[in-house]
Amino acid sequence: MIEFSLQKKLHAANGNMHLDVHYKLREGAFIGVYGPSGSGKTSLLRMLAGFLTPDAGYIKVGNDYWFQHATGSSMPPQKRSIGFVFQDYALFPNMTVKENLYYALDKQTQPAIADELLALVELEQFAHRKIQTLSGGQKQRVALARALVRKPQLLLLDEPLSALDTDLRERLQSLIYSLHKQFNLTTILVSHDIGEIARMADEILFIKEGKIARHGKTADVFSATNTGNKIAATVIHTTPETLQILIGKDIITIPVTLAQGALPEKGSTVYLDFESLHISPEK
Ligand SMILES: Nc1ncnc2c1ncn2[C@@H]1O[C@H](COP(=O)(O)OP(=O)(O)OP(=O)(O)O)[C@@H](O)[C@H]1O
Repeated sequence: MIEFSLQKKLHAANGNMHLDVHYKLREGAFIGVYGPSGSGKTSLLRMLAGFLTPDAGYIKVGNDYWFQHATGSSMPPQKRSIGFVFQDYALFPNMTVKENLYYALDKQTQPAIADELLALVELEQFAHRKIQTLSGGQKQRVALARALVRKPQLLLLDEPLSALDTDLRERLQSLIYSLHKQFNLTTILVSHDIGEIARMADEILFIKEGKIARHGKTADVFSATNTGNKIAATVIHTTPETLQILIGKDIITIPVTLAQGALPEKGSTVYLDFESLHISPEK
C-alpha cells in the first residue's frame, strides 16, 4: 500500500495555490492523473520522487516513511524505490544507450538487467548508439528501460508520450502496460490525453486547482450518471470532421455532422440522446 498526504503552497500564475492531496493506492495499481494545466500534477509527482519538498504531510510506502513532516524525515530521491520518465527523456545525449542504463544501476543490481530490459524494449541492436542519434520513440524506450533497471516499486510517468505521433504513442502505451504488469509495478501516469488514460489506468485522479476533484474508476470519473435515454460520454478529441468520445472504457469516433450545436471542448461531458435513435439492419 502506498499512501500519501501532501500539502504545498505553489505559486500559480494568478496567485498562490494550495496543493492538498491525500490518496491511498494499492500495490500493482495503474493510476492516471488528469487535470487542467497548472493544477499541480507535475508537482505531485515531483514530491513523490523527492525532487520537491512538501510543506506538510507524509508519504508512506508499506511500513516505511519516504517523507514525514512531523518527524522532519525525508528520504533522498536515490533511496526511494522509484523509476521516472518525463516528456523530455532526460537522458545523457553523449552517452550510448547502454551507458545510460548502466549509469542508473546501483551497486546491488546485476548489470544483466540492463541487457534484459534492452531486449524487452527491442533496442538491443542500438545498445552502442549515442542517444543523440536516436528517434523520439527510441529515446523514450531507453528512458523507460532506464527507469526500470533498479526494479522500482513505483513508476512515475509525466507525459512520457506527448511528443510522439499517435501511432507510436499507441505502441508505447502497450509496451508501458506490459512492463507495468511484468515488473509488478505501481504506476502513476500524468497525461492530458483522456484516451491514453482510459486505455491504461484502472483508477483516475482528476486534479483541479491542487485538490482531488474526482477519483475512481475511469467510467465513474469521466462519465456522469446516465439517465433515461441519455448516455454520458467524455470528449477526448475533436477535429473539424470528427468527435472522439469516451463511453466507459470504449472510445468512439463520430462524424461531426452527427453532433448538433457548437463543438464541445475536450474534457467536457456530453450526452448522447437515444430517444430518437433508430437502428436499422444493413440492407
Ligand atoms: N517549486 C515550486 N514552487 C512554487 N510553485 C511552483 C513550483 N513548481 C511549480 N509551481 C507552480 O505550481 C503550479 C502547478 O504546476 P504543475 O507543473 O504542478 O502543474 P501541472 O498540472 O503539471 O501543469 P501542466 O499540465 O501544464 O504540466 C504552477 O502554477 C507552477 O508555476
